Amino acid sequence: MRLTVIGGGAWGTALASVYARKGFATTLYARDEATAESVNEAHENPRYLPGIALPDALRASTVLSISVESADLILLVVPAQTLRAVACDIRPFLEPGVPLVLCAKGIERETGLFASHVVAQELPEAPLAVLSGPSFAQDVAAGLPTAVTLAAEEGDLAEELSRTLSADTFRIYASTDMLGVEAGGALKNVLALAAGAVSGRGLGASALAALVTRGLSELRRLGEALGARPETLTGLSGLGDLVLTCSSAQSRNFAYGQALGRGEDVSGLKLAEGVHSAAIAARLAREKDIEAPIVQTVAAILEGRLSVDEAIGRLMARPLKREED
Ligand SMILES: NC(=O)C1=CN([C@@H]2O[C@H](COP(=O)(O)OP(=O)(O)OC[C@H]3O[C@@H](n4cnc5c(N)ncnc54)[C@H](O)[C@@H]3O)[C@@H](O)[C@H]2O)C=CC1
Ligand SMILES: O=C(CO)COP(=O)(O)O
Repeated sequence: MRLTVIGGGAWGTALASVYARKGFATTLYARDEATAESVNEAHENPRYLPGIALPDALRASTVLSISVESADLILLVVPAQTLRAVACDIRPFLEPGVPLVLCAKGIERETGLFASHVVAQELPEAPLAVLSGPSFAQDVAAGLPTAVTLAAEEGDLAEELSRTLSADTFRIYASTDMLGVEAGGALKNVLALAAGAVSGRGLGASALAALVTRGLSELRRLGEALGARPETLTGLSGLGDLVLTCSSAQSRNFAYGQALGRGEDVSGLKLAEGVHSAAIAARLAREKDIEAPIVQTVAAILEGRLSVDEAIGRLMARPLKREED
């Protein structure tokens, strides 16, 4: 198996190291020379995965054409807002029938589309799958046990890729609910910003538990309205990832929310996909007439329309209602 990972950041490097360890001929395509050189010579990626020793067998390249042409299977691991551009970049080099596994968690701002729809527009012939679930890059790269979901429209492809991409400490469950898997991954990032803000503002563990639980209600309502299956939203890529990212400052979204809650400067923080997805998630909820007060509140805070304290006041003052609504 010749596998190429496009994207030399934290998640791309972690996944590439799993497959180099599994014995696949793995190429990590990184845009910058410094990352590629460091992976090839020092077997580390100090900018994105500090302190993790990468397998000697992992090779990095800055040549997109060769990285794509030589692959039997490609993982696209770049931020959601750059996915369309990357899909266009690889188009001239992609061999027919080579599956693409999409690993970004977000919604394209301009279109409101999830990753699989964005890439299908640019590469309509390519077999597509999405991979998502509770999995911090540091944990996966360190070989800690992790379980995630891989979805493809065709059940056979989902099962075949899940078998191929599972490893000793990286267990993959197959699904055919692509949209459900993508919706969970994108929405949990927005909710993790809110959870981080609750933590950063010092509101206590009870408030955090309430936020996560009501956040799950929103994730289910909005996810189902978008076409996701309910069981997917309470699976690894929905509830599972919500629990992970709402409970640890290892999550960049949670850490970003904490900074907001503490009133700290957020410029210069690491990639927090929820920041880019919040406004479009809020718009999708309004368009579908779905009540999503936490998502709407996060969007308002990020746009500077609401302070964290005002947001808490408003959420607590909402009319009382039945829990199942
Ligand atoms: N870090 C994690 O623990 C996990 C991240 N993800 C998702 O994976 C996606 C990527 O996240 P990370 O790798 O953590 O982000 P990162 O910020 O660590 O790295 C992003 C990488 O993408 C590269 N990149 C950006 N634009 C590019 C382009 N046009 N062409 C080629 N490369 C480009 C950057 O150079 C960088 O190496 C996000 O959507 C994230 O939500 C999913 C699961 C776990
Ligand atoms: O998606 C993730 C874990 O499943 C990573 O979360 P962050 O992007 O918030 O770090």
